[in-house]
Amino acid sequence: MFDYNTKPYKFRFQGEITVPGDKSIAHRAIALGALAKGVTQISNFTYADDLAVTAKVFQDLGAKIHTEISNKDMIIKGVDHQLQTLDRPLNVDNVGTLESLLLGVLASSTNQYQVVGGKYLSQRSNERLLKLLRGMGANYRSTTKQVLPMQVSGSNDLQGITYHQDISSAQIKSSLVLAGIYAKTKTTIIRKLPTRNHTEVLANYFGADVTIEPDVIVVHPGHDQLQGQSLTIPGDFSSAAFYITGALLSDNSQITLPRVGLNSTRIGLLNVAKQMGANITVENRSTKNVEPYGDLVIKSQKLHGTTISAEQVQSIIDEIPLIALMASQASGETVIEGIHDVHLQLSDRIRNMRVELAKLGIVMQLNDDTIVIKGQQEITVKDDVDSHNDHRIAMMLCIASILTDQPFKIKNIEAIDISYPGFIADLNKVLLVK
Ligand SMILES: O=C(O)C1=C[C@@H](OP(=O)(O)O)[C@@H](O)[C@H](O)C1
Ligand SMILES: C=C(OP(=O)(O)O)C(=O)O
Repeated sequence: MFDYNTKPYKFRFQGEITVPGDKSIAHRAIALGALAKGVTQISNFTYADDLAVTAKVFQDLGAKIHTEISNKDMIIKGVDHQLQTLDRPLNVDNVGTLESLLLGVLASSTNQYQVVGGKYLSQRSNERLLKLLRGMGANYRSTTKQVLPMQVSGSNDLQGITYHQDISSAQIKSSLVLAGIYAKTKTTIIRKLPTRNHTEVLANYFGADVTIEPDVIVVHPGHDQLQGQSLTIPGDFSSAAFYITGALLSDNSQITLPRVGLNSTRIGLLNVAKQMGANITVENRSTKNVEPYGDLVIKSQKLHGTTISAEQVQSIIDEIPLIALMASQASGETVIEGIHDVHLQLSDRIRNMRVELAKLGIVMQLNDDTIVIKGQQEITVKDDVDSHNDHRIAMMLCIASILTDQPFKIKNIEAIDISYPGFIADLNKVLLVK
């Protein structure tokens, strides 16, 4: 709906930006806080669009939620697993993580719910996840494609399952963990490749008993009395990634990003940047309220192409558009392997970033399972670009605009608010015209 006109200058980065709190952790903190008994206090909470949707859904389920937007605080009075009934649908909009978490949460409630969603989620099949949750004893009624809208009625006699992951999805794993907490027997998830582990880590913090080993997760029964907690959410690495990429690629840049989450399952872009020859400094490492964080200092550097293995893909899952941009400016060729193993929404993202980058003269080869990107591609604006309502594509295009003095329009820029309201204002604080 809104267009953004980029500037006819190249920029470099200088200064310091504190990125918003992690969206992925915040979804889980709301869900666990809502299910728990007592009060949960979340600090450094960012009131991004996706998180507003999650807060509304858990309010509809009976949690009392108060947000102090200016202080970035959220206070939740949980329902102690007594979810409220509702005479209207629960609406997850297009928030994929929420949809998965919610289907797991509702598995253990005997109430009847209708879950509806937006255009993307009315197309994203939940076949794999629902097969597993049905195997635990919950009921889901939907079309044969297993998409939203959906009727859900859970069970108070859920049984654990053993799931050998056929797809590496943090969302599916998280949904099973949230169902498994309330099951009568243990739930075992045998890992394919590592995925973000925020749900299991935070579930333990709230009082669940989840064994987390490199290759297997076990959710033990009998620890379903979750208790409200206080936690501070670290900065979102996926938001920091825009500044990291921009500063690496624009000459004479230096930027500091304080208190960014450094959970090893999330920081694949740092490892890829290192493989490409970058040297990124991490200072003041700490772990407060479970998740590790630290200050990142990034200076512009010459990068070279690399091969990113299928094992790495989950740790860069939301950063693929930025890595494609980075690869296009490095020397030599970059190959990203294992992209077959991603959700529909993310395959749309890969297709869309390819279409939009081509309008800036950056091309790539998209094969069934790999992306191949040649380096040293000059940005040449051929057309205006579009976010496709994808926040990560919108922000990646803003970073691309800094590397060229040819202006263009980014259509549907408001998608940025999904994870990072205020991104453009923050970005402008650390840009200097070259
Ligand atoms: O669990 C999460 O918070 C997320 C998991 C990933 O999706 P998949 O589980 O589909 O890989 C990721 O792409 C998404 O942005 C957030
Ligand atoms: C795809 C994303 O999130 P979700 O799956 O929750 O919509 C994202 O944040 O990039």
